[in-house]
Amino acid sequence: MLKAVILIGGPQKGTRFRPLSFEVPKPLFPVAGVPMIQHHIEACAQVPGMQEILLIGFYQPDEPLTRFLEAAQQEFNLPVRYLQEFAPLGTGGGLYHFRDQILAGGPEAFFVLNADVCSDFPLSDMLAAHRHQPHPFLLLGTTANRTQSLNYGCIVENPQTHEVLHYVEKPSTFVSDIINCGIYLFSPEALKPLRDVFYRNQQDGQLEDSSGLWRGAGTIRLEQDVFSALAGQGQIYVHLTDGIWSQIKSAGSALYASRLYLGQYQLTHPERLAKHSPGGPRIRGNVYIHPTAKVAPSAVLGPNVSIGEGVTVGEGVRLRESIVLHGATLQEHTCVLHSIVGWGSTVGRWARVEGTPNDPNPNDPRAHMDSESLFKDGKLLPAITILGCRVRIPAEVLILNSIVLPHKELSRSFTNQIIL
Ligand SMILES: Nc1nc2c(ncn2[C@@H]2O[C@H](COP(=O)(O)OP(=O)(O)O[C@H]3O[C@H](CO)[C@@H](O)[C@H](O)[C@@H]3O)[C@@H](O)[C@H]2O)c(=O)[nH]1
Repeated sequence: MLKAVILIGGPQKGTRFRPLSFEVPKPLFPVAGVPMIQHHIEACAQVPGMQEILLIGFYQPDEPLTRFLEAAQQEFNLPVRYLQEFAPLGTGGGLYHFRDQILAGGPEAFFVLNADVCSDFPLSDMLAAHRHQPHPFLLLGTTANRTQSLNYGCIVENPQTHEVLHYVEKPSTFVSDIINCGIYLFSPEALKPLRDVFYRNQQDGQLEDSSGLWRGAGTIRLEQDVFSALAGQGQIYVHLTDGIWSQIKSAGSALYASRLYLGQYQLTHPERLAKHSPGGPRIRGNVYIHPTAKVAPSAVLGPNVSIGEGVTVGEGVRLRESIVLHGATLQEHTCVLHSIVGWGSTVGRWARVEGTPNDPNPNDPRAHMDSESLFKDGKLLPAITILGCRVRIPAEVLILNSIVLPHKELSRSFTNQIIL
């Protein structure tokens, strides 16, 4: 019997996701038409023997989260429960705190998944590797280029046995081009080293971490306190993948992840991809349209477009590389490129909403999304355009490389600005 834990963090996390995380917790943000963590749940539910999925985080359980849990339980016919940490306990503290719930029923092993990653989740392959040679910790690893590897946990392996010999979280100089994907398979023994860290923290009292922040004794950093500490002791192994994988830290990376998942749908969910039908809109490449959306037949959509519930797309609209969220309206002949249109927003006719993609370098197979900072030298970097919720864009204007905060009613064009 198997279980899975998804680490969903909490409201203080996901700051790079603003203004979109104001409206919905980041793990529920729709990527390729479904909430970000539904992709995780679907992957877990497909592993034979999966008994229960636990979400661990420090969000107050609100209505969207409760509704999502109920819908997921029904759809996958599996218990999907939320366990709330009393304070942010780090990536390992929640696992230790809720150990009795995780181990209830005696699972053979449990998956641990970071919520903010996009992947094809090769969970069955990881399970097969674990069953072949069980170890307390199995990490999924992929490759990155030398510069970008510094943004991730870096793994030095024994190439013959795949034992993790050395682990450094976000090093300041190059350590290895194998990075931690934030997808793990732990055996029940993995909780023992977490207990040791917990007791050590209790003895030391309040702790200061490398960034000078105080953290409570219940806080456990899986990466530094466990992986770095136990590397080279025959307990941690890495399973390498060359499948799709990306972090989802910002709105720009959500758009990129949406493209990856829409591409995956060709194999996994062809029914979710819109098809060209007589009298329907023109579809180019991979496009998701929610069944309740109204799309005019002369609109041209795609590639990489995702249209949410109740959206209205008018005649002559051109949409590509964009996400349009629940209840938004794109009036006739608008053009929306490389953008996210927030919940209930309206774009006036003949308006153009456009952003600049910052996709990984297509000539470097090991490149990932850059963990973008919004500014450089005090200037807003060109990036995708984001309209927060209930924004109104008038007719015949241009909104380029800008971020518009919720509830703004604009009266003219804007370029390279954050509109507060
Ligand atoms: N429950 C809970 N979850 C948390 C907490 N803090 C973070 N998380 C969740 O844990 C995951 C990792 O979050 P971060 O702490 O922001 O780490 P990171 O910068 O994303 O780096 C991690 O992921 C990379 C892969 O995406 C790894 O390369 C890296 O080594 C590390 O594991 C996210 O899903 C986040 O929601 C917490 O206190 N409690």
